[in-house]
Amino acid sequence: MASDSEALQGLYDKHCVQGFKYAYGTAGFRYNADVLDTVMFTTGVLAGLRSIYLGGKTVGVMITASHNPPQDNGVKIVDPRGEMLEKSWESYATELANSASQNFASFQNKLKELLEILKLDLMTPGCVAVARDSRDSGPRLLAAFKTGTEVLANLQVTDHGVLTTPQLHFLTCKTNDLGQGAVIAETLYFKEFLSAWDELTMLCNIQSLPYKIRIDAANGVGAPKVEEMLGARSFFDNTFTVVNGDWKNPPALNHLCGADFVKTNQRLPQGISGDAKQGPHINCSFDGDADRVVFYYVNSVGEFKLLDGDKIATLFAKFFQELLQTAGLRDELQLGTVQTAYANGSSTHYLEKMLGVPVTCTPTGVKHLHHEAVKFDIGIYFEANGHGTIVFSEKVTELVTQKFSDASESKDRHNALQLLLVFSKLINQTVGDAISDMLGVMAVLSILKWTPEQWDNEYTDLPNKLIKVLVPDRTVFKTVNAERQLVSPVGLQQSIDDLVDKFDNARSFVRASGTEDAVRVYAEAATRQKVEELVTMVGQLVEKS
Ligand SMILES: CC(=O)N[C@H]1[C@@H](OP(=O)(O)O)O[C@H](CO)[C@@H](O)[C@@H]1O
Ligand SMILES: [Mg+2]
Repeated sequence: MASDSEALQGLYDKHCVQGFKYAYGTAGFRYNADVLDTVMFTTGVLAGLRSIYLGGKTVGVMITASHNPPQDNGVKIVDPRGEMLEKSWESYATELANSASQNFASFQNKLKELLEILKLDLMTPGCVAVARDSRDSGPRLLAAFKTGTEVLANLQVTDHGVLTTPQLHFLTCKTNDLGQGAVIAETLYFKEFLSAWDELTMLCNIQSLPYKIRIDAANGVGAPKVEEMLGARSFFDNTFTVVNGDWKNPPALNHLCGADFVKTNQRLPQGISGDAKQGPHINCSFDGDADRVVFYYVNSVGEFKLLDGDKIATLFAKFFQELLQTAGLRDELQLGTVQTAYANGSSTHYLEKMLGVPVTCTPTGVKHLHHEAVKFDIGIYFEANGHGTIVFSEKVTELVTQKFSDASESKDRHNALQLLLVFSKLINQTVGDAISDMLGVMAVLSILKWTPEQWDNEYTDLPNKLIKVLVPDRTVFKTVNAERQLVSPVGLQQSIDDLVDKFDNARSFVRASGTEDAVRVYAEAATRQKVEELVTMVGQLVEKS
C-alpha cells in the first residue's frame, strides 16, 4: 500500500471529487462519464484487493457503458474465470466508492476496515487486466483507475487497450488458465473461435454461408474486432458487411443503431435498408461493447421481423435437443434454458410446452442468469435483448469422450458427439458475446439449412413494448418473484394487476433499471394496439405513484 498517509492522499487527490453517491448496478457502476473519476480510482483499489484476496489470480476490469449513450461510461469487475464479480464484493465496491466520495479520511478508514475484514496479506502479489471500449472518456477514466491500482504496491496491471467486453472476460479467464509466462493478447481470442469455426465447417461440410450477413456494429468496438476476425478467413470473403462501423467517432456510438435501438424500437437501424434487391441475407446488430446481438430481416411484404435473444435461445434449445437425441445423450445430459421476466411469453410457452425444455426465470442481469444456467449440463441463457450464451458442464465432455471411443456407435452418432464438442468451443462460455453468438447462430442455420423466415416461424411473438418512466426516486420501486411483482410502492402492484385483468393474453411488470435513472415498464398483449394502451396506462400508474 502507498507507504504513508501522505502518499495515499496524493493518489486520492489526483482524481477524487466529493459528493456523488454510487451503487454497483446490473452491470457495475454506470453513470455520466463526468462523475466517474472517483469510482474509477476506488475500482482500481478494489480490483487489486480482489486479486490479492484470491491469492494473486488475475481479476479483469472493463471500462464501458455498453448500450448507453456516448456521454455515459462505466466500470465492472470480472472474476478470474471470466464471471461477474461475486455478489458480496459488490457492496465493498460501493462502500469504498462512497467513502472516497465523502472525503479522504473516510476513504482511508474504509480501506483500513476492508483490509481487516478481508484479512489481506498485502505481500501477496496481485494481477489486474483492464480494457476499455471506444468511448472518448475512456482514456481519462483509465488513468484514474490506474492511479487507484498504485495504492497497492505489488499489483501488476496489464492494459489490453480497446477490446469488446467479452474479449476482456475471455482474456481474464485465459490468463488464469495459462498461468505465468503465457502471452495473453487478443490474437488468442481470434484463434480460439476461428479454430472452432474451421472445425465445425469441416465436420459439417459447410463450404459457404447460405446467405450474406449485414452486421450493424453500433459504431462501437465490435466493428474493428469482427472485421479483423472474419477478415482472417477466406471463408467469409464477400459474405459479411459491417455497417455503422465508425468506432473512431464516439458521438455516433449507439446513435440510431445497435442492438438496443433495434430491440427497443423494433425497427431497422440507420444504414440498413429493407431493400429486397440485396439478395438473400440476414441482418444483425451488436451493442456498443459487443456483448449482445439481435438478428432481423424484412419479410416478403416489407415487415420488419426481429429475431431477438428469445429467438436465439429457442433456436439453440431446439438444435441442442435434437443433437442430444442423435448423440444418444438425451437422458443423460440435462438441457435447460434461463430467461428473465422480459422474455416474450410465446418463447417461454414454446420452450416449455412445444419442446419440453425446462425454463428458469431470474432477475435481470446476466450474472443472475449465468448462475442458474450452470446448474444444467447444457444451460442456454439469453436476455430478450440478445445478451447471453450457452454453458456446458464438465459432464458433457466426459460423456462425449466416453461414447466417442465406443466403435459400435453409428456414424451419425459420432458426428453428433463431435458437433457437441465443437459447439462448446465455438461459444464463448465466459459471457454473452455478440461475435461468438453470431457465429453460433450462423452455424445452426447453416446446418439446419434454415432461412431467417423458417427460424422465425417456429413461434409468433406476442406484441410487446418496453418503455422508460422518469421518476423522482427509482429506489422506492422494490420487487420480488424474479422482479415480476412490486412490493413497494404499496398498492401499485394491485392496480397493475387489476388493469392487466382487463386485457386478453396480457402481462405487465415494473422495475427500477439497474443501469439508467429510470423505471422500466414492460407489457405484452394480444394485439399491437392493446399493448400500446396497456403500457401507457401502466406507465401513468407509475408516474402517479
Ligand atoms: C430490460 C433490459 O434490457 N435491461 C438491460 C439493462 O439492465 P437494466 O437493469 O434494465 O437497466 O442493461 C443490462 C446490462 O447491459 C442488461 O443485462 C439488461 O438486460
Ligand atoms: Mg453490452
